[in-house]
Amino acid sequence: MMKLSAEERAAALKDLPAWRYDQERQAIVRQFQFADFQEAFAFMTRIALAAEKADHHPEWSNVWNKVDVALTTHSAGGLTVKDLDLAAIMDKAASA
Ligand SMILES: C[C@H](O)[C@H](O)[C@H]1CNC2=NC(N)=NC(=O)C2=N1
Repeated sequence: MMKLSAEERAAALKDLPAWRYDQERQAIVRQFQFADFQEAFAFMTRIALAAEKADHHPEWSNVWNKVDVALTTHSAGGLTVKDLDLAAIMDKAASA
């Protein structure tokens, strides 16, 4: 899996406006907020299944109705198209 160039990353983030690039973590990050814990955990459950299927897993944490996510490709040491794909899946699942 090829790490994205800075140009590719900037172009991709235009389609993922809720995400920002964290230089230090070499990851895209976003916070999701839900009505309550049940909604937040239901989201995490759906994404866990999709992540396992794609063999690409988020770094994330949950506090009540909030889920903080960082997406990076450990094997590539930075951002790849797999992170962009998972970000789009997460955006869609959160707004469904
Ligand atoms: C063995 C397995 O395919 C790898 O460890 C996968 C699993 N999930 C992964 N997830 C992420 N985010 N980055 C990886 O490099 C990665 N590698």
